[in-house]
Amino acid sequence: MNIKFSKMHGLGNDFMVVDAINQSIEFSPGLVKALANRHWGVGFDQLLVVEKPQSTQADFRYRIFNADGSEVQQCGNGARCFARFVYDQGLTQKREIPVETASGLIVLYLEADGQVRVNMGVPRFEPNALPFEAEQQAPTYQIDVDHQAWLIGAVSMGNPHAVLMPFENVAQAPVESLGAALESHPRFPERVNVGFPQLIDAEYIKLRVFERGAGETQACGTGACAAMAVLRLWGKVSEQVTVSLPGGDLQIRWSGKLDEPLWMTGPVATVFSAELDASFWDEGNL
Ligand SMILES: N[C@H](CCC[C@H](N)C(=O)O)C(=O)O
Repeated sequence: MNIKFSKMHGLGNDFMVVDAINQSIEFSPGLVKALANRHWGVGFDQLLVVEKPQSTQADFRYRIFNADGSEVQQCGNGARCFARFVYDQGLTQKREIPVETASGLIVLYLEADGQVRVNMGVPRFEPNALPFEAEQQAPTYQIDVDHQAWLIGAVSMGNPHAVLMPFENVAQAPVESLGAALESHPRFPERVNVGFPQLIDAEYIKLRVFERGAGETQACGTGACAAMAVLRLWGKVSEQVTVSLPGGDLQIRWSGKLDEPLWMTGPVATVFSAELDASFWDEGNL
């Protein structure tokens, strides 16, 4: 089985992107993990798959698999790469592209300057929007890790995010240890992405993200959206925020109204396109 793909990234959050409309490929969790491996495979944070839509409102179905093989509901940096990919591959001539995801419809806009703007939908704070045992109303919760109490904001961007109270210096935050502990904390039965913000001012934050199923990444699009939304509800940021991640900056805009969508704008890059013979990875080798 051969797989044609493009290797892409959004601020260093990297992806293998596959047209599964013109190729028929079954991605088992084992195959995804093998392909994601940075020593024995292609290497990526997430696999993005382009499929035909199931509904009439969308032009494509957008599926996302983490490096650990888990399929998830949303990926913001991936959404920007998805738009670039379907346009560059000639799968669409449109520059406004509605796509369906496991968490609903989002609309991707290819901008004249090469950036991609995404209507990420409405951030959702109500406890039933999150796979999270919440003891009181959103959006601030205390979670204990190794007898230390941490305050988080919990929000769904289609995928679940826990955003910690801002750190004085995020470069010294315990991203690896606390990120891993919260990612698989029993309060999150479907695990969670963990954001570590630092407030510079009301229009500018720094952010590191320990991603569910991938660990700390160079950037996390939904993580940037989640951090801005929680900090906005906490009254710490304005309507338009630059989120500076290790891989670069994203522009996030949200009114703070719980019935209005949040917008993310940022760059995309295609590194190379290739074709691989995946027969090596038949189930026997996985
Ligand atoms: N790790 C995430 C999916 C990828 C999100 C991230 N790469 C982004 O840009 O939003 C999850 O398990 O929900």
